[in-house]
Amino acid sequence: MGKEETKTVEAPATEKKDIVFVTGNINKLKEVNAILDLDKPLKNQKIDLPELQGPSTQYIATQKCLEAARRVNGPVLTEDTSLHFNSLKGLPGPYIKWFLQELGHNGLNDILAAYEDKSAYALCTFAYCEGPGKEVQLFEGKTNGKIVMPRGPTDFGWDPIFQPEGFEQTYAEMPKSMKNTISHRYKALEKVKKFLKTLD
Ligand SMILES: O=c1[nH]c(=O)c2ncn([C@@H]3O[C@H](COP(=O)(O)OP(=O)(O)OP(=O)(O)O)[C@@H](O)[C@H]3O)c2[nH]1
Ligand SMILES: [Mg+2]
Repeated sequence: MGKEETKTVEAPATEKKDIVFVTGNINKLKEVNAILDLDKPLKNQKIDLPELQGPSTQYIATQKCLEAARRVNGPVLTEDTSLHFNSLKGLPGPYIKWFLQELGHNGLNDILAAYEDKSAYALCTFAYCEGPGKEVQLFEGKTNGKIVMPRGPTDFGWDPIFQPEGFEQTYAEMPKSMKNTISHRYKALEKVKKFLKTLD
């Protein structure tokens, strides 16, 4: 066998790596794929990334994305969702996961019992990073609403207690197809979609 026949073919240096969506949350992944509806769905890796505390949702999202790019060693998308109560000056915000885990839907309502204003907003922050150490770009989407007693299926986070403005149903009560055209995630993904087109 001649030497030439055993030669491995190197991928061209310019070949683009697929973007990996890094999330440990299956419900996010389902919604992202339903909303993006790409010919080639995003690749996914389930890594529970550390989330730093920080002065802003942007800071937290940026740090998480940098860590994802480092671990994947390639282009990544990450997503952070926060739920902000206006009476509490925006808290729990990015810490909603832990508040929900410890207090549940009723406990989150109890926190607001002392306040007349039950308004809140859901904020979704997608972050893109091309690779380790590269700049992170953020894409935000916000949906206003109010916190109500739980109504509807309980399969996704705080969906049963968030009633978006202009609707009589909570996120959990409305069909997924409806949530996916008004949600914080939908609005952020509209921006991500435009950005992904610029990479083609
Ligand atoms: O009712 C909901 N409707 C939504 O649309 C939604 N999106 C996220 N969440 C929950 O809010 C916290 C965010 O924390 P989070 O952004 O760190 O997510 P996560 O840790 O689950 O996944 P990830 O960080 O690996 O992507 C977690 O408790 C999520 O379950 C939602 N709940
Ligand atoms: Mg998380």
